[in-house]
Amino acid sequence: MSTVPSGGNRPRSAARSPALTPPADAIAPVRHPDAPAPGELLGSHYAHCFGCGDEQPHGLHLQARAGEGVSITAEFTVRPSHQGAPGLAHGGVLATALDESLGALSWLLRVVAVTGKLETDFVRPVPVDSVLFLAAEATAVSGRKIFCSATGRLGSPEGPLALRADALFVEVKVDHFIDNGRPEEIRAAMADPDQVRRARAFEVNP
Ligand SMILES: CCCCCCCCCC(=O)SCCNC(=O)CCNC(=O)[C@H](O)C(C)(C)COP(=O)(O)OP(=O)(O)OC[C@H]1O[C@@H](n2cnc3c(N)ncnc32)[C@H](O)[C@@H]1OP(=O)(O)O
Repeated sequence: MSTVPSGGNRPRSAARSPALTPPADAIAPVRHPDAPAPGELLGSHYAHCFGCGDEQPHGLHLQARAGEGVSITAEFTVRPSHQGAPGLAHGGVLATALDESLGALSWLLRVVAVTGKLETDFVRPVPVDSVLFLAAEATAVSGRKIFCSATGRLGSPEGPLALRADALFVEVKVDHFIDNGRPEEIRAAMADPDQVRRARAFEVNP
């Protein structure tokens, strides 16, 4: 059963881009045997990540928990520093929260993947100080492509639907970051044995 609650007045599949619809030969996502147990906090994949990093003073500090199957939940409190219009969250910040939640599915699949496409519906305004309850789920896998969806609800996991997203993540090798990142941050990350171990462990996905 899907753990990402549906919402809104129209079927999501009717509106999303064709690239976000899995091909007919896509397979169901498989939860890795070593995935964290349902309810377990997933931690941050990188301490300086804007979405989840503990050491990122400007970040969202999103904390995700493993759900059943290949799903996660996360909570995000909207702060005054996240405003776009007076008293309301900025859409780009909300898209970041969705992106990070979807990215956290990597912990359950144990693959390294980056966002290729992210499509977001902003269904209702999100006031400052509200707590967004995010839920994300991988829905299909086709080769390196991971299809996934997320929702954000206001105030509780059953609260009014505020956000909805469909995304395509693409599996990459750790070299993606080494080849494309800035040398300073790459050097610092490579000097952290935990970071290297985590990334390499994800790369080998039996
Ligand atoms: C350690 C864990 C780290 C987790 C980080 C999580 C942080 C939160 C998530 C993020 O924000 S990640 C940062 C934002 N994303 C990026 O910076 C990615 C930038 N884009 C790229 O690096 C490349 O475009 C990408 C790796 C996504 C794909 O390039 P590749 O050369 O590896 O693959 P290719 O272009 O052949 O695409 C593979 C498949 O995906 C499809 N694809 C890729 N991008 C697409 C797109 N945008 N729309 C539709 N389809 C897309 C592509 O058509 C193809 O489909 P087929 O296999 O069916 O031919």
